[in-house]
Amino acid sequence: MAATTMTTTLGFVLPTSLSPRRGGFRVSVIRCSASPLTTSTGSAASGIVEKPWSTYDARLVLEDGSIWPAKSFGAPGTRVAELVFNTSLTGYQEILTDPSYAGQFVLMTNPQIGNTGVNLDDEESEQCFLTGLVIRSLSISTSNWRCTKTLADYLTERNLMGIYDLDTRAITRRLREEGSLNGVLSTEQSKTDEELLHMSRSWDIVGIDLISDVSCKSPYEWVDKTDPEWDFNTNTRDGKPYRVIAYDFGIKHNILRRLSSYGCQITVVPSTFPASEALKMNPDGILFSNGPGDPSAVPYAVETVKELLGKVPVYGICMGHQLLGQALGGKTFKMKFGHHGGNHPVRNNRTGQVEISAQNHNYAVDPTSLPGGVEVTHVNLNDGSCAGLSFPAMNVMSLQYHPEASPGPHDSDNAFREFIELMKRSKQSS
Ligand SMILES: NC(=O)CC[C@H](N)C(=O)O
Repeated sequence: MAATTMTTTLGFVLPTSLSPRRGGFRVSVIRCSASPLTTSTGSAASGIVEKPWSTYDARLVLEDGSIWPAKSFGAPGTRVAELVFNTSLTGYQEILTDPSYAGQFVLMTNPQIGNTGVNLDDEESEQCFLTGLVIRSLSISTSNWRCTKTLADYLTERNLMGIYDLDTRAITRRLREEGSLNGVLSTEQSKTDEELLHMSRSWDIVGIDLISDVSCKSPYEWVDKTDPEWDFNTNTRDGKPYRVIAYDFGIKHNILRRLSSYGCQITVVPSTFPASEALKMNPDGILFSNGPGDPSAVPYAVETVKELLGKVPVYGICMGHQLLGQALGGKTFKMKFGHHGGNHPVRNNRTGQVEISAQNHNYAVDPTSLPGGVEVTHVNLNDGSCAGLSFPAMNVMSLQYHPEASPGPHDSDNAFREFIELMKRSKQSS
């Protein structure tokens, strides 16, 4: 592989009268630029040569006043969102189609993205709900036996913004220091830096119900299993079908595929589906899915969860876990920059085992706010935050992270078996 060199220069400084939304200090608008990647061999055959003729035609403006010139490879326009960084090395298509990213720009720390293009099998939902993709370098050569189109064509067709050739490493360090930042991504040259900065500071993801936009509109049955060729854990199924209702707060398809592979008959229902209607369907268990945004912005969902507690075994994943935490009487809070990546170590407190997990969340349950009897079953070993709960008296289990992770890791897949066992025990005792 050709050696690459990159230099970062801090350019000119524009004074501004605007103050940052938080922190109470004043900052200047700082134009940050990364020089284009240059390669020592410069051969197109190496697959990593930047297009030297591309010009900087986009800007990412962050609420802290920094401005990052970039090159656009998706849809044109101007959009505002919260910027988060994701440290996964693979799975960019699953990230693009994970509805939990609604309202966010995702910056990939892996410096080269797009190498395997996109394919029809790796979608986590039928749409891309995130607001934009931010990457260091776009692979100009796409190679994979399943690839049906390039990442750039995919983003453009889906009217999704994507930018590259900015210093993603410097931005990630900034996010780690400042916490998640709101920003505006724009290809519109007519808009001034100050206008975009003002836009980024006038918007906030906190308190917005993002679930209504991503949830299904009416109930449907789900039958697809994980493709047997890809299934990695087939020896723990007992073959009995369990009827599961899955509340769609922005559900990832792989949660449904894993439930189906474990023998569940699944009805997916919208986020506003009444608890009384769900109970009339006489399910063996209920799943509360992942979903975007602030769990405190959807009190109707917490009420639904409360109405179902104790009546049927329930399993919460990510947003579902946070809603369960609130329904049990606990509180959730916003983390500094959250967890977004494929290698988060989690300790299972019951077994002492460490699982490597995929995570994607900005909020967490405060374990000190939970009532007696609720057990913290899993802990994130990077920061000690609550990663799983159980309340045996009400047949409740939940995880803050993603046991269904695809492309992986698969260490936590057994959580689906535990849900089956919870339903089985509850059925036997009734
Ligand atoms: N993946 C999810 O369900 C995310 C949950 C919630 N939106 C958060 O950011 O914490």
